[in-house]
Amino acid sequence: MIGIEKLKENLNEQQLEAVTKTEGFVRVIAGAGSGKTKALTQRYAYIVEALGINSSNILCVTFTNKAAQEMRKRVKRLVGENSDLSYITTYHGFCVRVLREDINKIKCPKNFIIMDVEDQKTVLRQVYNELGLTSKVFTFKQVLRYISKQKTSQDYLQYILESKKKETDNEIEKVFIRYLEKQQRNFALDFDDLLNFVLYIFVNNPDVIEKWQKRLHYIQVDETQDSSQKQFMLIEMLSQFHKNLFVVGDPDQTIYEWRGAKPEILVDFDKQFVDSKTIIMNQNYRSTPNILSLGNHIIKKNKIRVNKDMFTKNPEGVEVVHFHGQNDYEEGLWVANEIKRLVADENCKHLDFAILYRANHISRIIEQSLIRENIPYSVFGGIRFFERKEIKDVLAYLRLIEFGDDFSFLRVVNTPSRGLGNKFIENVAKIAEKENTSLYSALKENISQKDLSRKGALEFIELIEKYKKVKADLIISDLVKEIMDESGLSAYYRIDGDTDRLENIKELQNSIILLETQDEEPINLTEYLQEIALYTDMDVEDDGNDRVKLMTIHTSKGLEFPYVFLCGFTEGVLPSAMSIKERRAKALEEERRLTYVAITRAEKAFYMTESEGFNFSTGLNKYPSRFLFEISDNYFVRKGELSQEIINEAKEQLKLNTSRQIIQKKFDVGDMVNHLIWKLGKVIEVKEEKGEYQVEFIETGKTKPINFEFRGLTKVEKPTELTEEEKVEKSKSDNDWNSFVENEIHIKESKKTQITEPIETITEEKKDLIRKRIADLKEEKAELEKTVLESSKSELTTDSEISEKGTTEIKESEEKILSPTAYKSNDGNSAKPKEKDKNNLWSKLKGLWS
Ligand SMILES: Nc1ncnc2c1ncn2[C@@H]1O[C@H](COP(=O)(O)OP(=O)(O)OP(=O)(O)O)[C@@H](O)[C@H]1O
Repeated sequence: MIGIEKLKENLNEQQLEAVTKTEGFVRVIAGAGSGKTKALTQRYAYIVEALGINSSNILCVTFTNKAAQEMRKRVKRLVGENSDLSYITTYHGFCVRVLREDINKIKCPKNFIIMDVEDQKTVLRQVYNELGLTSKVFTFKQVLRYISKQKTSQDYLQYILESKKKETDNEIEKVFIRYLEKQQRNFALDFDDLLNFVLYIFVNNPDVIEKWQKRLHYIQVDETQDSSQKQFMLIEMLSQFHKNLFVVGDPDQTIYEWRGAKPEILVDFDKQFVDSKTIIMNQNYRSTPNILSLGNHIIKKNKIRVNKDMFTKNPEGVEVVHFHGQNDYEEGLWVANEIKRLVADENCKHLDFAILYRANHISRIIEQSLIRENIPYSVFGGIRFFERKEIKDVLAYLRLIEFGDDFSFLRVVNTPSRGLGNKFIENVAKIAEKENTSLYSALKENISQKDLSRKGALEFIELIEKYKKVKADLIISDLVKEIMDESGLSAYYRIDGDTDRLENIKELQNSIILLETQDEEPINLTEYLQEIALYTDMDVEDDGNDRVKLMTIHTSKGLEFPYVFLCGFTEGVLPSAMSIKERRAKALEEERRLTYVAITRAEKAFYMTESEGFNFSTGLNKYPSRFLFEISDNYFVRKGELSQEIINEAKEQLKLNTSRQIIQKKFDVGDMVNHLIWKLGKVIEVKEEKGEYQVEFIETGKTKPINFEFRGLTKVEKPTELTEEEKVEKSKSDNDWNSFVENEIHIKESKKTQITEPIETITEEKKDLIRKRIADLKEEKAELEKTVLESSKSELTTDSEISEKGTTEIKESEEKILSPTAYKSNDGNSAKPKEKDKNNLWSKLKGLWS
């Protein structure tokens, strides 16, 4: 326990006000490193110590479990061991507490199960089996997103709580209904349910909400900018009795808008609670002025924000550094050398360093450099690149083909599943022992034996034997691609639609291609595997916890480190091309906030690094992030040579991308449109924010999101009454144009009488007309070719984007981008139109000439 005066010590004026203003509605808008966590913790202790309130009457909501643990630890130091700190928790944690106590109000048992994502996937596996579905129709990720979307409304609760039945023809809806049935049968709640159930109980049981309102005298919310509408609704309900609500946050650090965070809640708090008090904390205690000015400078470019400039009284410190490498190897090496230099010269420890990146796969190049330079590191909140399951699986196939070893055999013989379970492996092992041979040889030599000659085993042997024979004729990157496809590994990873896994595999392929193209000599598979084995070796020197920490920017939220490297500061990575494509201007601001979060983690020094090169997955050259060009030169020093040519190209590329982004909508809801591939459709929704239409296609019956900029979408005007002359003209032109504007459906649906004239025999006059039309069409053809090229190129914006799409599309995209022919022409324009699209297009166009 600590004295009250002690709790007020070392606080600045605003912090002190935040700590001691315990009554009423209070909002603290506090910038990075301004002591939010400190204020929140001390305030909690102050309520306990100075006001004598029992901790079981204080709810303190944090954004993550990690933050809750950290806060409990700090509060414990202030108020002693004996307090009940279980109400320092996350939204979900609090909901579980309510449900344990009150779920019986909705006639559900108290021993309900909480499903995490893996459990959800297990349920989906069962549902897929029952419905005979495959991942070709929907990936798990797509279904999980759909389920979550359905659960934004509470309508679904009646299917769980009242066992209401529902019939539907819609496939994804069928999956959803079965999923709900299984939830009900097992009393299992997913994370969305936790909050929905609590809200439902509160709304329908005034006695229950009243009990909770009276119990929670004080409520504190951390990271309020990342709360969702529903989460805040819960808090608002709870605070209505005692009216002591303290919210703290920084709108500039909102990085979960893509997941439903509503920073407006914090921004408009004073409007919602008119008697509320606002405290602004803008003194930063963490960083040097150089680092802080860079953060201030970059975040100012955001339009949607509360204007506040952070200041610090900390000493000047060193300059911020930007390093530009000629390739990613150089980037990784420079980072490793800089760490070594600082450890030697400045007497730092490895744990003083954090290496941050926007996307997980960026860790590969950094990890390789750290391992080569013998620098201990750990991947915080993640797994080292070469220890990730998907990477180990791919490498195990290669190793089995090359070495035939038992480890690799055991890893892949039933991955993906071939129905070869433990019993089968035991049988193989017995034979291997008896014959003193490897597991693979034992299986191969005895495949005709009754208990071994399974279909899956035969196919597996056939596959490995095939590649043992042809491996010498293939470069490793092709071998990886073919093995992944034929073994079913590609499909296996696509089922879950796990973006990270697919990105990691592509990163591995990319790194192999880079090796191959650098040397222009095929690499020997044995040598490659031996080299890679060095990176997978677990026996790195163990220095206890003195390790460099690698993590994503999202994971770094709320943490601080003396030295921070932001690596992979490349356009398309940060800002993420996928996010921008999905959420446009909003995403760009969120990406800028991510950059701000990364910068403001640093205490003494901040580095931004990126490198040139060609990304074989996206088919595009790598350029520095657009954010780097937003920073004036006086905010950093540059190391490494960044040529004017690269700067110009990067800016040119950016202009091109930006002009694409600001394309305005051309169609409105209700417009009939014709799509290059899916033909006639109706615009049922216009999503301005995302720059896309939702178009329901008549032939396929499916609804697809189509980008504003897609040029293969044309409006089909509603036919008007025509004069006799016009009818003749129209009939001629329709005849020419029939294969493109197939508007029969539209005509059928509207005025069937309009085109009644039979098509006449071709006169000279008509031939002239057709010739003219053909001339027009040639122009159109060139235009369409360009469209297909551009649309397939725009699909290549990022690796991860590909995994966001439907399985078939993913497969096509992967084949396209990873096929040797696609990357051989190393010119940045190597993306080719999909064969299927091309054929469709050609047949349409050819039809017009015949
Ligand atoms: N009044 C103060 N005097 C000295 N140091 C302080 C003071 N307030 C905060 N600090 C220190 O500043 C650093 C940042 O504080 P804290 O982590 O609480 O900030 P934060 O606002 O939660 O940061 P962020 O939102 O960026 O994660 C910590 O090292 C903390 O100990």
